[in-house]
Amino acid sequence: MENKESISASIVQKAEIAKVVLMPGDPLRAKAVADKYMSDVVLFNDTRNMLGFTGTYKGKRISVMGHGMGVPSIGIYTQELYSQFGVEAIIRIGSAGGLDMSVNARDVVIAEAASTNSNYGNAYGIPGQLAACADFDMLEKAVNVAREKKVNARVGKVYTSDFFYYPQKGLNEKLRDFGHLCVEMETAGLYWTACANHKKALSILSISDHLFKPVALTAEERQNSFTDMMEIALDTAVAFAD
Ligand SMILES: O=P(O)(O)O[C@H]1O[C@H](CO)[C@@H](O)[C@H]1O
Ligand SMILES: O=c1cc[nH]c(=O)[nH]1
Repeated sequence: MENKESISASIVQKAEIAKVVLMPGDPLRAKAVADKYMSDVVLFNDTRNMLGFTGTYKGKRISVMGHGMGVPSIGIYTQELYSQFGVEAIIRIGSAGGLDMSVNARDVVIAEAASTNSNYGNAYGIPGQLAACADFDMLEKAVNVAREKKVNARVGKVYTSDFFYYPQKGLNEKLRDFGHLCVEMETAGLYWTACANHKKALSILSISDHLFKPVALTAEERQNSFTDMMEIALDTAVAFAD
């Protein structure tokens, strides 16, 4: 793969990046995780305000960094982390809109696979579709952590959309009918990039709204109240950290 680091590096490393990185879309949520859960925190990136921090959690060095919105954005950051900064495992900690009627706001969804309308994975040249799947070891660990914490996390497939505002009617009904638990905008890109780099990835999502139910969380609640998701992700990360 072409290395464009010298002309367009999106991550300028100012401190150590850990082997395991947690990634929310919003860089301020990355700061909130570092502030709330980590000690000995150092800022390793602020290029484009895409804040990245490394700190200590339960005795292990773990990083947390924003990835922006959409597959192209998470594709840039995760490709650089895996291929240029020695990162072995990435856990997306994101928000998602509920589709399945059994899913409610603030529920946790662990994404075992992602369907998508993104064309990004076709660039890898696999005839047909490259499957966008979670790393099984990380998935199993996260499920066990959720059970230990008595969090009723749902495990299933999600839909990664290139659109937040999809311009045609009927897509959400069809996605729900085909068993997708929720919709978000990056998981397929993360899983493809991990696959292409022979690395690990998992996406853990917190339901911020529902496409078929009248619920919505404020931006402040989104940033501060996804405690279950963050703690499942952190305790999963510990198992894969040095
Ligand atoms: O909360 P984050 O992690 O950004 O995730 C969701 O929120 C954004 C849309 O509002 C998209 O990035 C979507 O995937
Ligand atoms: O991508 C997203 C995130 C939250 N809610 C949605 O409907 N879509």
